[in-house]
Amino acid sequence: MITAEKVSKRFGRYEAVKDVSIHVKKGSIYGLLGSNGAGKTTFLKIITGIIRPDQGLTEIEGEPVYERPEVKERALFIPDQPYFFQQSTLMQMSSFYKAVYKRWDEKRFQKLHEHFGLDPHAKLSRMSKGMQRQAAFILTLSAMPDVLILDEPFDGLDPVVRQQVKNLLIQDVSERQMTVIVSSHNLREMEDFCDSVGIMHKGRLLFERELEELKTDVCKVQVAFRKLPDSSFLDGLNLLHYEKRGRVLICIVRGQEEEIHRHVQAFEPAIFDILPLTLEEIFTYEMGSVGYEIRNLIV
Ligand SMILES: Nc1ncnc2c1ncn2[C@@H]1O[C@H](COP(=O)(O)OP(=O)(O)OP(=O)(O)O)[C@@H](O)[C@H]1O
Repeated sequence: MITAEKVSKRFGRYEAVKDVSIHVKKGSIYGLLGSNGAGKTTFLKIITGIIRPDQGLTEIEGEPVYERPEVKERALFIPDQPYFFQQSTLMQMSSFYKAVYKRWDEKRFQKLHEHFGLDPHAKLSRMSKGMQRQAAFILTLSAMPDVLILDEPFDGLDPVVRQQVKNLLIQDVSERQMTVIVSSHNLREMEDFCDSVGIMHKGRLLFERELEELKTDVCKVQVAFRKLPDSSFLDGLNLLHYEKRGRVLICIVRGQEEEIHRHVQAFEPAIFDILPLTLEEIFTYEMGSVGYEIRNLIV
């Protein structure tokens, strides 16, 4: 279980994280989504105890993290640019990890670097971006963490390695109840990978929900009428977005399907359909509702 309660962090006068609370169940994968500069990286660094928040509390399995090496040992962070000691090889980094992380699994390390085909004696600095990221995963997963915090983890990995890394993570989540928080802009990927998501914008958490619940809570209503109804039709819906294409109204609506169905049927539509939304659509419409939307840019 990972919790953050009303966490805030300023850099000078700029408030990068404002009053953010999250709750992540043990043995689950939580996707932290959001706009550029939303504060995701800053928040992840607070969760892992790298940065001290100005206000609020964070806990991993009931224990505070900041300046607590015994908790940090069980909670590892892979930043968006993995860090290795200068001139080091994977083998040298593994000696460091072995010394620091008590649960280090040498057999796993051997298996993983052989599987990914990385030369353990080659300098990490001379490896490609994707290979360095693979090295970071090999080291981190061999340390057998209870909690894994990942910032844009799959960037630069080819599709095959990407799937292999995701499978390894899912295996650790299901077999040893590892808890994962992952930030990403790839919503298609997050949709299949996460159990729950939180969306951040301008330092604030807009909401957090289980993905299944989220998908049943917002839907797309496509409806056409012989004669357009009066304003009470739209007023009676909890609208996130609405557009008219010819005679068809497309409404993105928050609410329970049964209620929406009842409301629309009362206006005797000629055609009527309720469709589920993709995570990308949910993200776009939720962000639109706080004024962050796609506008045509002419330069
Ligand atoms: N060390 C720092 N000093 C000053 N400002 C910082 C620092 N770190 C982050 N910021 C600012 O805090 C804000 C949030 O940055 P952060 O990197 O947390 O966002 P993000 O959501 O991870 O963004 P992206 O999706 O673009 O990677 C940005 O405006 C950034 O400029």
